[in-house]
Amino acid sequence: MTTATTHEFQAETKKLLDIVINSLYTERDVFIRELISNAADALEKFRHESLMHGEEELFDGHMPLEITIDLDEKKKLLTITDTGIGMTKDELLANLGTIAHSGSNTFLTQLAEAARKDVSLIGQFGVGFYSAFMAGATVRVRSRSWDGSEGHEWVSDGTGTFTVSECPGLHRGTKVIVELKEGCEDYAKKWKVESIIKQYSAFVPFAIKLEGETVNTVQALWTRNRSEIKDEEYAEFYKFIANVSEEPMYRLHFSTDAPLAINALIFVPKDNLEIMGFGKIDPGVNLYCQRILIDQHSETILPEWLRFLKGVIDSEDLPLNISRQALQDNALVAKIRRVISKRFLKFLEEEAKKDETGYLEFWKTFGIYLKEGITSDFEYRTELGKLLRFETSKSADGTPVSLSDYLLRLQPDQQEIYYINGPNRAAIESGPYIEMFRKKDVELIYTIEPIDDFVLSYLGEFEGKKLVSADKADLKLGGEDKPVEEKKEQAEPVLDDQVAADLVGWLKEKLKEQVADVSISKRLVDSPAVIVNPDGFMTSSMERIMAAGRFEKGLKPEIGKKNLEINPGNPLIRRLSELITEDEPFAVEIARQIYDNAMIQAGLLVDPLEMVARNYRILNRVVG
Ligand SMILES: Nc1ncnc2c1ncn2[C@@H]1O[C@H](COP(=O)(O)OP(=O)(O)OP(=O)(O)O)[C@@H](O)[C@H]1O
Repeated sequence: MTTATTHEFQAETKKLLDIVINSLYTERDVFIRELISNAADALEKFRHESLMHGEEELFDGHMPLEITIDLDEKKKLLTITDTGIGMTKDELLANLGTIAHSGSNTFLTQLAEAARKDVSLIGQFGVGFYSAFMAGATVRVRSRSWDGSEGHEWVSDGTGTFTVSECPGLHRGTKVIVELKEGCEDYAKKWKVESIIKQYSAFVPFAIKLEGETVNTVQALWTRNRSEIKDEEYAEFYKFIANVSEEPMYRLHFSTDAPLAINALIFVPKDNLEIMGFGKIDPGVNLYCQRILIDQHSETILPEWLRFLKGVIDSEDLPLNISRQALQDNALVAKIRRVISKRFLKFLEEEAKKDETGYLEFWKTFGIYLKEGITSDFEYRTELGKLLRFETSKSADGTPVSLSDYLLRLQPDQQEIYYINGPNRAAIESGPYIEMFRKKDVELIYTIEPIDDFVLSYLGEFEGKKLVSADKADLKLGGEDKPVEEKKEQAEPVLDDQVAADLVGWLKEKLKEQVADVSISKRLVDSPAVIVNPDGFMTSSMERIMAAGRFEKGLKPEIGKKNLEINPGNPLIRRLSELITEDEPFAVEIARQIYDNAMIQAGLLVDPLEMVARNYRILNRVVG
């Protein structure tokens, strides 16, 4: 006696179904690809289990691993059957009632947007199974798990609910029966289905039998000889594994025999879904052993910061029956990871040498991952350092350059590489930090992204030269010690040493709540004052980010005390030195405003209410 139970789809799933049914109908063909790909996944999973346990031990272990497609034009039916891992009743309820991925509303909004722009993106979001409703008025899923428990049937018309009932007598695996909607009758025609399989599923590693006839050639492209593979074959393979319709940006196919036997076929996609705002992506490289899938979307075979890569890594040296858990602490896996990561970084370096413009395209799209690599993975810092690109005071606007390029332009006595953070080129170039660099013709790297200062601070040095932020106190540029002469050339009067020392003492006293120290600047040319960092470890930009993080958590943003350097040749500073005796209260206002302005130029937070009130008091006095 079988009783059907009725269940509501999870709210997000309903929305998803609505998008699938109402917005994606222009690209209906992909539903066949999605169902075949699910069938292939289930077969891969079963194959892996049978390697672990021995197939005689498993339920229906003797059945050939394949996908069968049957068509019934009269009844308007398309049926896709696999002998894969199957689903228990609980799995049917969980897998086909909810969204596997981050089932949030933002995800759905973004999905709807993506669907409007490029429907081929949907596969990457795991809409997968639900795409059956693009063509199906009703979809039936009959499944029996490899654990041998009784089979069940899941049925839905994709509106609000689905039912699940017992379904005795099934073999292991899953049968998806799509009752085609009006207008979708072609999907019960052999020529149509065959052409879709050829287009989308040529690389499925199991036989696909369409009405009794095998329509794909099962092959593992990555194990074939490179010289025999055509560009189109690579491109087709990439589109298949990445579920996209455009070609990759880069491709790397390489094999090693000793000390490890590895075949790797790796692609860099055209787009970066993460920077398009789709949240963190899953790793895109699958781990195989002797052409058998061991770990799909493997989190262990490559470092996390290479998650944007798509492809296949196959190593004969891995034990076939290794479990996912065991992969994590397997020394061989760690070795393969190192070999492939280093090889990939070398590949990027070579590509950059061959075609820097092409590389800059990559850098713009995926550079953020390389930066993540530097801050999270000590092992690859040297290689990653060579791949960084930044704009500098000597680069063209919008065209970043490498650190190696920077080294070519070092001044004869320059010992360090300098950088400064700012929101953009114009802001940095009008700020105080660049002044001395300009004067001494020393190149300055502009770190525009918030993460950049962390990256350079983690990197520490490049080819033996220390990386130093230009907001560090005690900065020693090459050829210093000439400032006095040069100041004279400017014909600007400079404060007398004693007067300057008095002013410094006075400022230290009046700003003691705000600053750690005040000193006469050797670096400023025009600006009255500049904020520098006494410890030289954290740059102002790093502190700003950490303070913003505290602020977001509802904590008080904390900024360590800074040093203030003043320019004794600047008219405002000279006038301030007189004002401290003539009208001390007003001098204090001016000093505080100078300090706040310098903080703002350093990109640091000031108290806006106090600052604006003071600013008005000063303005009133000027006009009044
Ligand atoms: N033929 C099948 N055999 C066994 N399990 C299946 C089958 N089809 C779907 N499933 C299960 O249902 C889940 C949801 O499938 P769905 O296609 O929606 O997403 P997905 O396959 O996880 O994501 P993606 O399509 O992006 O790979 C799968 O993860 C799998 O566990």
